[in-house]
Amino acid sequence: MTTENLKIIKLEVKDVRFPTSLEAHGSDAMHTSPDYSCAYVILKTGKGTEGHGLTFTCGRGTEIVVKAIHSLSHLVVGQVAFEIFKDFAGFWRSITSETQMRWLGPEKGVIHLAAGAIINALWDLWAKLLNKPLWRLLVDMDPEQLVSTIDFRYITDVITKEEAIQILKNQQSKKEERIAKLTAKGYPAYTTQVGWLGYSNDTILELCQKYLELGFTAFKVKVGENLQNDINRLKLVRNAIGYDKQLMVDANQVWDVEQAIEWVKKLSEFKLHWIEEPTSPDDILGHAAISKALRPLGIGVATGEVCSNRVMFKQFLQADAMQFCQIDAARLGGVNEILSVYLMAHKLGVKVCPHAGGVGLCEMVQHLQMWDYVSVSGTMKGRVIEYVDQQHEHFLHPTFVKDACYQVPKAAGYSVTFLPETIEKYEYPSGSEWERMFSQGLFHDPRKVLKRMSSA
Ligand SMILES: C[C@H](O)[C@@H](O)CC(=O)C(=O)O
Ligand SMILES: [Mg+2]
Repeated sequence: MTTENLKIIKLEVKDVRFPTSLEAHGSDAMHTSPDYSCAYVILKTGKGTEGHGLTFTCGRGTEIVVKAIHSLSHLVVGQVAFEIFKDFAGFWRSITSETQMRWLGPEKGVIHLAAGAIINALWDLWAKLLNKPLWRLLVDMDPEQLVSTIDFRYITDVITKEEAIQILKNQQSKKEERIAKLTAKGYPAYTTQVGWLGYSNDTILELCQKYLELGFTAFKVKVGENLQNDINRLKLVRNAIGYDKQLMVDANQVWDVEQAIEWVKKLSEFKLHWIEEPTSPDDILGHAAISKALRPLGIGVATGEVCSNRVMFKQFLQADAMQFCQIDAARLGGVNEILSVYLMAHKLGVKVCPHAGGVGLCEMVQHLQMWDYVSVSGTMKGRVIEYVDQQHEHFLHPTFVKDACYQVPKAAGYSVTFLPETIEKYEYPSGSEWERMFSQGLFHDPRKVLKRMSSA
């Protein structure tokens, strides 16, 4: 394998959407009708190996992320893959701090989602080139090499490179034992599938039964649209699952701070483990106030699925504003930045329970959480990975959950390579399934709207 033919010669990006809004899959108090979607990056090398990465979106607007990825593509095309990996932190900074593009963020919003998709594709490529699943690539790196992928700018007041290396070194001796345990049992999961906001009571009951039978002991339900509906729904769920199971609720950012405290207090009789995203995802002090008010009730605050970057996470962790840190594999600027959040969370004693409600998120976060268990925290205690049973069938190597535990991924890469037929059917708007749905009047064809506008 010569380095020359490991040049990245092409970046393709696709807008892939699934019509989940038709049956309210994925719905919550804020996102009442999401079409689970993603901007999907394919990096091609001269040797033929491809890297695949994605960032999750809720439907409309994916074309904007796709555009942003095109605008960043010149930074990666023409580069030699192993040269990037040799100084991955440097490359990460070059893409997240590009002198003109950074004005669109910096390190937040569309431009950071775009960087995340490219960076995720690079990690997938690296793992595939070394023929390892991503978690194993991370676990096998020596501490210095792993830490060399992280850009520590803005976080050295909480964690330095040297401290990060020391954290990893402290866990080295137990690695093999933990890998064996992980391989035998897997990593515990909780399900959100029972509780999407648009589901009927009958569907909720049916799904509670299904996931109990599958061995799940932790459930999450959407709340926040109407207090009485929340009470009725939580009664229904508690009756179905009993009080010995863990129950979490997720408001997806709908409340003001005081309102969140009052609302959740009224739901506390249902023995809630955490309240997720009670208020604006940017309101660190608001989350701290909510955490303080709910602590006596035994309810923690979980957040992070739309937390913009490592700096925001740093402050959430410093301010005791999150008791459960929900990293999202497609929200931050890819694996490099997420590693820094895990290390800060470990240092500040906060449990990471990744967010996975979205396309390909279960597939990705399992790798990160497994690395955390083996190399960082050394424990699964009090930690769970979200499991949402949607769109797995579209991936070449989908997540496999057995006895309510994620089983270790075995295939090389980061697990988000789509099947070719998925692209053929769900690329938006030209995929065959979208053409069918437009012709049946289930969705408006955006091309017709544009045509009408141009001829008006
Ligand atoms: C729009 C998404 O489905 C969101 O509701 C997911 C989420 O909040 C979660 O999984 O948690
Ligand atoms: Mg959530």
